[in-house]
Amino acid sequence: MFVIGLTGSIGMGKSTTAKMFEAEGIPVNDADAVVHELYAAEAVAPIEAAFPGTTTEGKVDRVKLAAHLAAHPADFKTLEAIVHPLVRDKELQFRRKAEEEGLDIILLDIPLLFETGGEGRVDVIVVVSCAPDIQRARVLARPGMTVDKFEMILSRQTPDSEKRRRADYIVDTGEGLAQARAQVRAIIADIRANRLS
Ligand SMILES: CC(C)(COP(=O)(O)OP(=O)(O)OC[C@H]1O[C@@H](n2cnc3c(N)ncnc32)[C@H](O)[C@@H]1O)[C@@H](O)C(=O)NCCC(=O)NCCS
Ligand SMILES: Nc1ncnc2c1ncn2[C@@H]1O[C@H](COP(=O)(O)OP(=O)(O)OP(=O)(O)O)[C@@H](O)[C@H]1O
Repeated sequence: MFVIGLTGSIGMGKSTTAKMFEAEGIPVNDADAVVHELYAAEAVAPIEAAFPGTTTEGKVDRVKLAAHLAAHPADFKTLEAIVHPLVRDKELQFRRKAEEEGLDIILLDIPLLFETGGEGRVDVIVVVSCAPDIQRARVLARPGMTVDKFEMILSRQTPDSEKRRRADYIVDTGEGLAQARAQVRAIIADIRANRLS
């Protein structure tokens, strides 16, 4: 089974690009979506224990958690130590199921692929990218986003320039959806022609 790793910094268009791969018939495991599920399930109890008051009605309140992290950035490490092993378990389950089903290609959407040494878990790396001014405008347009929160998250991510350098393929999302879709199709065609044994 051939494993594509998809990554990209905040607001680069990772989720949108992952959906394009999915539309081409490639099953996707989205780590950010897994975190959302975990925040209404297994992650609730350990997060409440570590950061009291950040969960309500059996769910992690992401606004409260983000506010706590803005005030105590060092706590990111504690949070990541709780969340990342759970995310990894779900990824393993996804891979196992895909193997059992005999799938030939899957895609893992891993926002922190480089930051967590994920290169060894994938066969090729696709980096989703665009110009920094487009990225910033997209992120700051989101409800609840602030310049501080954007910069806090950005500072925890490998810079885009380094991601691009380490990529096997790059999808540029600065030229619109149709252009990005064409790039996705070209990547899949190249993988099928040159990398699948
Ligand atoms: C900080 C939190 C509360 C902010 O929640 P919010 O709903 O506002 O943002 P969301 O989760 O959609 O993330 C926005 C962007 O930040 C990135 N990001 C999230 N956490 C981190 C992190 N620890 N380090 C670097 N980037 C991160 C995401 O990949 C995404 O690109 C939330 O992201 C969180 O709980 N993060 C810890 C879990 C984690 O590390 N997730 C990342 C990949 S598994
Ligand atoms: N190819 C594209 N052309 C135009 N706009 C795009 C393209 N790809 C993504 N966008 C837009 O950019 C914004 C961010 O996209 P998306 O949510 O996919 O990013 P992301 O990298 O997954 O974000 P995050 O990592 O912060 O969750 C969205 O408003 C989306 O519509």
